[in-house]
Amino acid sequence: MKIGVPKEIKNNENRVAMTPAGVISLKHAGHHVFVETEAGLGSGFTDEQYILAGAEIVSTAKEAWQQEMVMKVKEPLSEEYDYFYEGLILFTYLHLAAEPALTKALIDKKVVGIAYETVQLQNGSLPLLTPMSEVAGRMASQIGAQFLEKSKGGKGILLAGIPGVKRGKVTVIGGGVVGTNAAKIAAGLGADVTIMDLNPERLRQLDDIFGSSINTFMSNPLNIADALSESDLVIGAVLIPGAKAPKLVTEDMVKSMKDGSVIVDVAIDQGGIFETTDRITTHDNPTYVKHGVLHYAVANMPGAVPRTSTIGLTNVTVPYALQLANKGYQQACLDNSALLKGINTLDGYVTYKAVAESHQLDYASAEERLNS
Ligand SMILES: NC(=O)C1=CN([C@@H]2O[C@H](COP(=O)(O)OP(=O)(O)OC[C@H]3O[C@@H](n4cnc5c(N)ncnc54)[C@H](O)[C@@H]3O)[C@@H](O)[C@H]2O)C=CC1
Ligand SMILES: CC(=O)C(=O)O
Repeated sequence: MKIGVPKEIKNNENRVAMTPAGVISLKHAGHHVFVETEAGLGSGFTDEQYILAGAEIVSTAKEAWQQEMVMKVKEPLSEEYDYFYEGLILFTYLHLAAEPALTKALIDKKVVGIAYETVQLQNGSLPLLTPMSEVAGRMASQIGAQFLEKSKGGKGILLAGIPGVKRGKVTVIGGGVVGTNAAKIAAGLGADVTIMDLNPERLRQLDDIFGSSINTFMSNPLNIADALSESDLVIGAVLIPGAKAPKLVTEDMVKSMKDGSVIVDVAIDQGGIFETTDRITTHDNPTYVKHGVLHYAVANMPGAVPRTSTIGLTNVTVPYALQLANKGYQQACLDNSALLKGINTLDGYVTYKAVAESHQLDYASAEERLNS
């Protein structure tokens, strides 16, 4: 199969969908990889390294997009929609529940859209989201701590406190991969950490992991409201796979926070869990202030640490790319139920229920379409 790897064009997105090591794996299996020139530079991979690995360097995005399968990191931006063509296999993060225009473009052009974030194993885990959630979770506490500094617009507190001065309070809503990693770093920084989840079993696991170094609470409107009014930093880390994020934090709850407090809404890529995170921010201009509270809502947080993130991402995506390339997407998805769940658009239909529901579009089963 011919596989294209375009350069990412989102603001400050320095990740790339394939490393030279990934190229070697695909070449070994008899495939051809076309990498747009300088696509890897932001992650520290030169064109020469790709050539040595066996890739062909192409000078334009158009040439990278002309291949049978295109691998990317972020969802295509509107200026990339013109590259879509019928039957193209697009393997990348898509976040379609929060992207109506992209959903329409993929359907209109009959693209086979396979979303990293909905590839799901039988135990419910999301293997192609996990490493980036680990990165974003760890970054969330680090970023929150920075924006609490006075010079950054925050209230001027140190999360760790000092002897004789109280510690900062961090509330993490959602105790999955992002939430656990955020809690780990916040607790490591010495903050007073509370984590909330809807799933009691998950709360038990978190209690086993962290012991008395964090507080666990059931996620409900009352507990969220109580925690918000006392928190210095609140991190949004909820996910309902494929669906738009639920707005769990109301505008009134945000108003109850003290001026200079900080919100980091990691779940913004699925629409965000705060009523006040009504826009996506960028690494260039990452925050805005609403009701005196700093809001950070960057949808590609791992793009800020591209070397770590690119290697972490491609460690998990390349084995799936090999299955798609070796067997063709139809057989690969029929043979592997995790990959089948990744298909969000096929033959002009939305094939992921939560996405169809988000946009009131007709749903078609990917399995039925593949077998028809
Ligand atoms: N902004 C960015 O750059 C990045 C964003 N993300 C996003 O972060 C979000 C979280 O991802 P993961 O932690 O990997 O998901 P996950 O599936 O590991 O965890 C989500 C957790 O939310 C919990 N949950 C569901 N409904 C809830 C509710 N009403 N209240 C409290 N908890 C609830 C679930 O029980 C689960 O434990 C996703 O939207 C993901 O796409 C991930 C990486 C980077
Ligand atoms: C998960 C995601 O959207 C990201 O890593 O940018």
